[in-house]
Amino acid sequence: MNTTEKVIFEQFPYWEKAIGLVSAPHEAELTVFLGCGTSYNLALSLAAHANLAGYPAIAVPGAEWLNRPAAFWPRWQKVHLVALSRSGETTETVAAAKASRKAGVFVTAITVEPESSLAKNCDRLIEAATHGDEGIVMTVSASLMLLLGMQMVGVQIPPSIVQSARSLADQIDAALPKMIEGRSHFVFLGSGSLYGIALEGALKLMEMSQIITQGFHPLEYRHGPISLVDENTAVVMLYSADQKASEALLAEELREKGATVIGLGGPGDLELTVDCDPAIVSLCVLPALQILGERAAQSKGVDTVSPRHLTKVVMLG
Ligand SMILES: N[C@@H]1[C@@H](O)[C@H](O)[C@@H](COP(=O)(O)O)O[C@@H]1O
Repeated sequence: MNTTEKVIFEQFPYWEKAIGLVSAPHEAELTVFLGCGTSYNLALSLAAHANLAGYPAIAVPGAEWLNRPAAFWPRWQKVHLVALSRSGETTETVAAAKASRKAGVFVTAITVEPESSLAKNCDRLIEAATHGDEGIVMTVSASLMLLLGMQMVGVQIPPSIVQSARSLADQIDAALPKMIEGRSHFVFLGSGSLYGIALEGALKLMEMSQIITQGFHPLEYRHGPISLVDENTAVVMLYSADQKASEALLAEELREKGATVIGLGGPGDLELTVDCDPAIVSLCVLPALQILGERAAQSKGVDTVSPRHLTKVVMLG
């Protein structure tokens, strides 16, 4: 078992410690979740969770908020900024947090690194505590930052999610690599709070395996991207409880075009039950997507401990 794989399977005790660590959201007319890479994908999911919980929210990539916040919110100085960053050192994220604070914005940092530049440039720190040796690809830290962000906006996470997420990861693992054998194009589809998670599944698998991936909203996929689907395609459908019928129809259409469909929470060539409240599926499926990325990499003989062209932190200048 390599480090990445070990970290994925050994993440659950850290979840247990983080469940119940709730910090109240800061009062503001808008909450802006910000991050880069995986942290931006988490921001997208968290913004959906926040809106559903009654806190108006958007997600913005670090560089965009740094360079043109007014393009996202005219009264940007009045927002609550939640900056997500495992390392707390990503250039755009740190610079955006600093610039926002200078303009009077209240900044919450969610990070693994309490001594990082981001942690030193925030008004409130929410620490995602893991063992320090995760490697380049972000797995346990991503799960923890999502968990803590969801709790911050009032989503209740019961301890039983640990068993559900672990069992889902084990089930998908048992079905692999047969489900993905010979597939060289992976598509991840999800809506609502699962949209950011679909993008994260796509990013994770791409980072880990150097396979071409796409992440889309399910019905958006029909408007052009579907032209790429053939027998080389594997689709991961992240079903939303309230959209299952239309998503199942799409899954069937993609199967007819040659794709293998892995259904998390609904039909497919592989159909796995996601055993948790629909409000917390985003967190529950994350380890399963991480192990899928690892197995896809292994099927190509790619080592995820040192992925090509990637570094743990991207710093400019
Ligand atoms: N290769 C890493 C990504 O895996 C990560 O998602 C991103 C953001 O990192 P951080 O969360 O530390 O800001 O940085 C790099 O690009």
